[in-house]
Amino acid sequence: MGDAVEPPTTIGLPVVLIGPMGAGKSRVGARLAASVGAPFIDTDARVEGRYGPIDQIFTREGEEYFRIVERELVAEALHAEAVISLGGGAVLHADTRRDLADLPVVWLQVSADAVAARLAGGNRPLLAGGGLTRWTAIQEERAPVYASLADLTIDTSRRSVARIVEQITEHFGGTR
Ligand SMILES: Nc1ncnc2c1ncn2[C@@H]1O[C@H](COP(=O)(O)OP(=O)(O)OP(=O)(O)O)[C@@H](O)[C@H]1O
Ligand SMILES: O=C(O)C1=C[C@@H](O)[C@@H](O)[C@H](O)C1
Ligand SMILES: [Mg+2]
Repeated sequence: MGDAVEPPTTIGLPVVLIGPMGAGKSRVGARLAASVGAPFIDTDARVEGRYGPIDQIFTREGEEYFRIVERELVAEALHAEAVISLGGGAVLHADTRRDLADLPVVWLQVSADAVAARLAGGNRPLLAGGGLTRWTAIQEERAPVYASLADLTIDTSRRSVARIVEQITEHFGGTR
């Protein structure tokens, strides 16, 4: 017998990743996309590509304006056959919640303890001056919304990115 060869895995697309800041949406999304050979869209990156750095949008135009431009990019992204990582607050928009009701959605969770190290050095305007206390308040406020949209929930606190990717692929995918 030769070495066992893993069959390539595939998943139905799109798959959408949601969850709070630092949960791993960007990192897991990129790895998942590479693993199944799908395009990867990070809506924060799309916003920055079109409108510039997110922290500057918050400073200059405010959060309300950011949510409007974010929605525009999210609406575009959700039409793609891709792995799509949404900004942490994208689910605050009612139209986005409506769109997500019909799509496969993964909620990446993370505990406050685990996220502390992950948030270090980041550029997250909503946490400016508030840090982990603010993160916890935002996460608690949004948890019911994330829960209402999720088809699969994964606590990333003590899981490797590779294992999270495997779990998503097992849940939504198959072999070809
Ligand atoms: N499962 C994991 N285990 C350990 N570290 C992780 C894990 N997932 C992500 N990280 C790290 O945590 C940090 C935040 O991850 P990432 O940027 O993917 O989060 P995010 O959900 O996209 O956050 P945001 O909403 O702010 O964009 C990064 O440094 C990333 O490498
Ligand atoms: O949780 C949020 O509201 C945010 C998360 C990030 O992904 C960015 O979209 C932005 O910093 C706002
Ligand atoms: Mg991200």
